[in-house]
Amino acid sequence: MSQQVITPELCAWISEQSRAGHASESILAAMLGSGWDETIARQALARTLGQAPALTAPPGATPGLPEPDLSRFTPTIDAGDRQVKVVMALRQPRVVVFGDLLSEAECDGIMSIAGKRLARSETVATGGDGSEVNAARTSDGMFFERGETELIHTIEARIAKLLRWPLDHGEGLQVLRYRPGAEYQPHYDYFDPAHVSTPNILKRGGQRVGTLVIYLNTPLAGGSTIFPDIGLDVAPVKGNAVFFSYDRPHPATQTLHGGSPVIEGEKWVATKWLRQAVFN
Ligand SMILES: O=C(O)CCC(=O)C(=O)O
Ligand SMILES: [Fe+2]
Repeated sequence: MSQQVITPELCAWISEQSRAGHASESILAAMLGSGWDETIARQALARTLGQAPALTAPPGATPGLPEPDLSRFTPTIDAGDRQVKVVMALRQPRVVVFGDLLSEAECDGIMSIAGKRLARSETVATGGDGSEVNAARTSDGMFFERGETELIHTIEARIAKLLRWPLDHGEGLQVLRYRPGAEYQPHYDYFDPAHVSTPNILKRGGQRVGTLVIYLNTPLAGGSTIFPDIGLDVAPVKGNAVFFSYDRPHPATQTLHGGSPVIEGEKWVATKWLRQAVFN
């Protein structure tokens, strides 16, 4: 089959459809119906409309978003085996800072196992499938399998209860270690709908809809988690965590965030990403 290319004519047609009031999902459906490759079609849509088609639900998707129960704004939330403190909550975008999610011993336990397996962090490759080392992320990282050890399972079950999101919708915990000068430049955690590798990634559990970054230690200076769109800095404090959710893979969610450079000491975090459906 001949290579499909995004022509100015195609972009003009997409703009016209959009102006006529068709939602990007139905423009996408029309393109697929006339033989466009889905990856190319999504790229053309993202490029033309500057926005992603709304989140589509994969088979078995859980409706809604992960969300702690803040209905009574109690000072702590019962996360099953632990009372987790609520430090602050922002509604739009949804950002919640938790205190004491993990005990000091749990943080130390994760760091000691992860420390033996750290390697320079990779992100999704910009050129194609796979991952690559990225200058925007100068930390070292590793992934745990879900339920890999009893400690990991205990923490995952606690997170599932706290955020009211099925345990099997979570990716394996990722641990990152930042040394002085290391940072993670601002980014979105959802998979870019315009990226070639995204359709493949989404086959396993759909999009990411929430992130929980857990601080495993307290750096001496620097290393806050920053949200540039809303001017928020979250202090990394051992055992605390920051949670945020996003209902669309789109910058309008205002969930741009990053790890600011560590100035003194090290910074260790464990990140749990939550998907729409079962992640296996
Ligand atoms: O280190 C941080 O504060 C942020 C980490 C992060 O953005 C991620 O793991 O996706
Ligand atoms: Fe992130």
